[in-house]
Amino acid sequence: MKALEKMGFEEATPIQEQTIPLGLQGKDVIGQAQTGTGKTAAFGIPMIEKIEKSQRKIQGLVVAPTRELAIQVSEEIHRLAKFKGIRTLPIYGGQQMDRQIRGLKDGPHIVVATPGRLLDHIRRKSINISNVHTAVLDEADEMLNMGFIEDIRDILKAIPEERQTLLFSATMPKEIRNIASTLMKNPEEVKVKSKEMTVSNIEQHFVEVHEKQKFDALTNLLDIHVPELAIIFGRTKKRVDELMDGLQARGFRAEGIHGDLTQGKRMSVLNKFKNGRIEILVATDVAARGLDISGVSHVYNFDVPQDPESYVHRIGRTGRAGKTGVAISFITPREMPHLNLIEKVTKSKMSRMKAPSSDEARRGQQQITVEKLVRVIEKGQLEEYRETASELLDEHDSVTIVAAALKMLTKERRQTPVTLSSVQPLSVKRSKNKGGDNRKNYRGGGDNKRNYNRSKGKPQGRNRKFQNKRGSN
Ligand SMILES: Nc1ncnc2c1ncn2[C@@H]1O[C@H](COP(=O)(O)OP(=O)(O)OP(=O)(O)O)[C@@H](O)[C@H]1O
Ligand SMILES: [Mg+2]
Repeated sequence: MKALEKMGFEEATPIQEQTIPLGLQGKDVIGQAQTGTGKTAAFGIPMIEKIEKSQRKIQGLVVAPTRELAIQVSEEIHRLAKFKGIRTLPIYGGQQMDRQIRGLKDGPHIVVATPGRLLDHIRRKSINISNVHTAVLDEADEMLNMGFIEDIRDILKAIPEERQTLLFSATMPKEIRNIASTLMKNPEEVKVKSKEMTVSNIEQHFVEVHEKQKFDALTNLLDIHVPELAIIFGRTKKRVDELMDGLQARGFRAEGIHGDLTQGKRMSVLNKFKNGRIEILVATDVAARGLDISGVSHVYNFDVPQDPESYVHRIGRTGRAGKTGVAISFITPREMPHLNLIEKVTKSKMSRMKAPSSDEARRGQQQITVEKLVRVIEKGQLEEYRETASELLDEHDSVTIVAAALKMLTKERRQTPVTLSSVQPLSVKRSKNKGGDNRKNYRGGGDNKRNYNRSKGKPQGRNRKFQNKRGSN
């Protein structure tokens, strides 16, 4: 309770309310609830409650699909368990093996791991998970999908059968749910009731735009929206690199993250984004699941996601814990059927948005400056500027002066020409095998420290759940 108070949680979210009691009773649970609704604590709290602190053995194991997510979940559990003296260790690829082995020798109670590296440790016998009584698959549908399923089976074989197994995700396609039940004992299925698969506090739009016009449309939108933090999803690593270069050429503070980067690079990019030193993160689907970064006000699907589940997770990087967010998906005319499929599966509607012209972007941008100026006017306290102002008016007409002030206050728009390599539109057929950042790369390189507002020691407002830093963005 002390930890929860410190974290600024005032009441349980619905998934927490419904699954924590089951978790405490030792039941197997499949928990499905929308993105950003606190699934981590929903499995973390019962797991922590069941740990025998005096036993220096790994008793709880969480498996997550990406390194960044493993680190984040480990940190959240650490915060939840802070006053209990329970030790948590993240284990993931790209980090030195001997460092992890030392960490394991320290006797953690809970390990949060990515599957590949965990299997390495199991095979080398540098980890002992034979005392695990609680196993969690976070992003369970992803973990039980083609790329990971065999690894998961091998991992679960190393854990006693009388374990409790908890599966959580915002999405759970039927075929995956069927696989899931073969790994569990009479699982209770908890699905937080909601009409849509996505959260209602995310405004969802689509822009129909030809491939060649996408980049200009993107920078025009960015100039109008001025996101606090934005994530832009591209289909492939190459695409992400090109987008990053293009955005930088147009004066945006943007960097990219994907599976081909070194662990150190992935870590530093994500940290910069969390600290606000860059305003735009360009990413493959490696950043689509689970990441909880406060301040992400906008998500742009520069390329349409491969499947409806990916859409749900991508846009779920905004609009978390009761905040609002905006998601915009670019769809080329030939990809329109794909949009229909996403809408059908997620049961949500995207409203059509026109790609702004450069002129509209310019005016939109100026409008933002005008709003800033008006706020200063309303605030008053301009006495000490009045004399200089009237002197200025003796020499220039008022419109010229205001125009100059607006120019000074408005970010310069760079129109540097940018051409991206051409790509094929996404075919409409629903393919099981995701292209782009393939699953193997999910394990490739990366490390990160989460940087929460909360960790800076300020629970935001009365109830964090309904706090919205940006107002209505
Ligand atoms: N009861 C609560 N009250 C307020 N904030 C909460 C509560 N529970 C969790 N949170 C916060 O909400 C945010 C989202 O939680 P979390 O990352 O667990 O969501 P999730 O359901 O796992 O989302 P995703 O499907 O994207 O993985 C986190 O910052 C978390 O600390
Ligand atoms: Mg999660």
